[in-house]
Amino acid sequence: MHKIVFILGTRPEAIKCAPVINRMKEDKRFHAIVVSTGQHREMLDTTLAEFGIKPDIDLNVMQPQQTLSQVTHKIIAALTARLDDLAADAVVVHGDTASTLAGALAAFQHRIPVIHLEAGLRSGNISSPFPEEANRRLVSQITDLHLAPTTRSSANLIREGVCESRVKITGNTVVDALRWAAANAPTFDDNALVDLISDHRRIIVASAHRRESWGAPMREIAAALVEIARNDGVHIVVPLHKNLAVRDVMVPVLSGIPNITLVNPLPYRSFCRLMLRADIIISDSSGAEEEGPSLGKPTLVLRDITERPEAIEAGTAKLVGRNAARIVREAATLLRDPEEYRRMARPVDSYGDGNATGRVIDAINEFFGLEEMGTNDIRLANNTTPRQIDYSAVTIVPSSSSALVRYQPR
Ligand SMILES: CC(=O)N[C@H]1[C@@H](OP(=O)(O)OP(=O)(O)OC[C@H]2O[C@@H](n3ccc(=O)[nH]c3=O)[C@H](O)[C@@H]2O)O[C@H](CO)[C@@H](O)[C@@H]1O
Repeated sequence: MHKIVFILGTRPEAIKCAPVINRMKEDKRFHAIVVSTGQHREMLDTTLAEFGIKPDIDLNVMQPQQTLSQVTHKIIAALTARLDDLAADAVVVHGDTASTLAGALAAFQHRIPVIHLEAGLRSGNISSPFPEEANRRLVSQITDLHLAPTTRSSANLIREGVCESRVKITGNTVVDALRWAAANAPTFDDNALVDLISDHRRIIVASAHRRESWGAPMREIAAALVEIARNDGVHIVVPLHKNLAVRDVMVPVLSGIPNITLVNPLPYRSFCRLMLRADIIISDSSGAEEEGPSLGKPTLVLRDITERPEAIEAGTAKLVGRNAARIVREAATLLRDPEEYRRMARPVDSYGDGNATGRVIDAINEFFGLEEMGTNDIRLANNTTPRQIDYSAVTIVPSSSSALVRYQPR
């Protein structure tokens, strides 16, 4: 049995790791252990609980006003105290957060193989998003098995010199989580949202929280929402991130506008229900960049640059930046031009087909099979054993668009 330690700290890491953790818990070949760093304290706990996951270890490193360096240092120190006892066969980290970087580094220093979920995303600018682009690049340097969600993310890694046989294309587990959530979404328990079911207006779900959006850009986004709310027959719902950099701007500007509803962060399944009901999504969240297009919701991405260009190439998401006039213009086009709306309102499989979890498990199992052959060099092992995961079984909705990034049989 392979002991796999998942290290995670934020809401999106919880959402995207949960399907894999839960599948592994049912699989006798694995013993999954969940270590929470507590980076997004409250949102992490409630999200994990929704998936029925209780962390085995809670490092609880967060304190108010900590710097990025302090958080990173504290996670590494806390993990160092635990990793020897855990005797893990591998550590799984996800994405690009401080927990990801610190978890990978601590594992590497303990000579424990690092498995990177959602590997290979690149914006191409080391400073943007900060510090996420640097985090994911640094983690790639010390990763033993790179689980890339798309052909593009796989190609990024190979272009950077990662051995091809260490990279597996799996699809993004967010689509697996999304499908589960959509199928199991409870009715809204927030009174402000109950009426949405019978609300015949067009619903826009809007949110912003990224570091790059703090300050003046956040004021532009808030001003844009006020302007968009002037359109007839529109209702804007804004789940407000807990961060004060968001609330201090959004609450005074958006409160009291009759067709803007501000709500606290929603449980994942309720948020998915809200996205399902939405006509348009306007957000700077990476999750929304993947989930909106997967659900066929036209998505305006409040960023200048992205490491997730697939849906933009497929035409269902648009990078619109954070300038109020531009955001208002793009929203107006979607609200007033039915042809343009229809063009963007197509569900795409750019990020996954909902079966990533199985491929992740297969890839990890294969990784151990090769390790047990007595070599750490997977490339060597692959040369002597032709066994490969059969990705040709992955068929995704055919499309005439050659620009659509899809899984390729390897
Ligand atoms: C600024 C930041 O930290 N960005 C990182 C974060 O992105 P991201 O910007 O997606 O992080 P968020 O905190 O917005 O989490 C997004 C997830 O939360 C869910 N949701 C959102 C609102 C709500 O009320 N309830 C709810 O459950 C969404 O469905 C989505 O799945 O994680 C990504 C990994 O996937 C990273 O690549 C990003 O670099």
